[in-house]
Amino acid sequence: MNTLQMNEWIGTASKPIIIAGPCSVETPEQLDQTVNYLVKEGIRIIRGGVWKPRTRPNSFEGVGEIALPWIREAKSKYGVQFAIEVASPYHVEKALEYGIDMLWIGARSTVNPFTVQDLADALRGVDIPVWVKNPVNPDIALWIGALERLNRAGVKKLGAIHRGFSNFNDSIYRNSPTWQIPLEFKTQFPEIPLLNDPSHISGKRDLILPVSQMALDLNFDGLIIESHINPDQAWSDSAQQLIPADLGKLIAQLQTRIATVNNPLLESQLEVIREHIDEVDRELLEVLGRRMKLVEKAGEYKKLNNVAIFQMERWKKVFETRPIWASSLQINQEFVKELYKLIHTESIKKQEEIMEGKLQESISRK
Ligand SMILES: O=C(O)C(=O)C[C@]1(C(=O)O)C=C[C@@H](O)C=C1
Repeated sequence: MNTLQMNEWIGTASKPIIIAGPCSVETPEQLDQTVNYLVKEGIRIIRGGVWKPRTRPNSFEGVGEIALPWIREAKSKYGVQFAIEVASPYHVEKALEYGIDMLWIGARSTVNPFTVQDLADALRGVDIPVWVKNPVNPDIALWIGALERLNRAGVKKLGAIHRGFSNFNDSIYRNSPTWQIPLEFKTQFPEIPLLNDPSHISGKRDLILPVSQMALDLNFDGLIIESHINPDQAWSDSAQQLIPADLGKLIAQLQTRIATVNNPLLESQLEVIREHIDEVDRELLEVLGRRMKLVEKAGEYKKLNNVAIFQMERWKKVFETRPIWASSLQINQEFVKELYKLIHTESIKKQEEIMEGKLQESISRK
């Protein structure tokens, strides 16, 4: 993608970039006070929802464009930049009319290529930074596709926001972070600034610090955090907003890490550890290969005796015992469960190939 470097449009290369502000702009007083206190905490880019895409129809859907003059007022009074969400060409038109500095495209818009294309068309020829939140579902291609549509329309000041992925309330998070997706994004597009949105991932105040720290440990470029002068009275997302003073405390607690090792001594120490990791990975794969050979043997036995591939009782036993074995080795049980789900899927695939005779054919051809 043909994009500009972060320092060329954010005005700073120092990380982490922090964008903070209320979930929704509610009243001129709420906005003024929130911005006033956020500025005291060193925040220079404010976020605030004007139009809110809500899941259920009876929720508060944002005050709408009447908030735009209040924002313009706060911008000139406090000298801050302001970011809002846009979900239609009309929102874009209004945001530009009122001198909004940055836009973001929400998760529920990113998911729809028609909406993203409408927004990209509305932004053609306009020089404004645009942040794209990940889609609600864990589909990295949709996320990339949205950025590409904007980039093709000429938007060069582009960034991405990781706000987590919808789940069926079976997680401690409001939206599951599924960190491998933003990491894959960063690997593919290292030049595009990537922010983390710990507020929407957490859904509650006490998780915001650990999620933010995790993002910084994974080398995210910054954070976008919800902050409200009186969260308990907030018109939306009350449980996940912090008062500006608490946001300041949270920022002070965050540990920033250096992206790469540039001290030769540390570099060589890390290199020794990495060589050991290489060795261990080789052993790990050899053991995995041995397991696969045994699974193939079991598959041949099943084929010969016309036995079903999926053996529920055995699988249950494997799935229950391995995490217990793992915990005595100080390995996380949830990780081992996920690992065994993958291993079992691969076993089934291998045995299916054997049943269909593919493996035999390819072996006899050799
Ligand atoms: O025990 C078997 O029947 C196997 O083929 C091995 C294995 C496994 O990978 O552990 C694979 C498939 C079955 O559903 C259960 C277990």
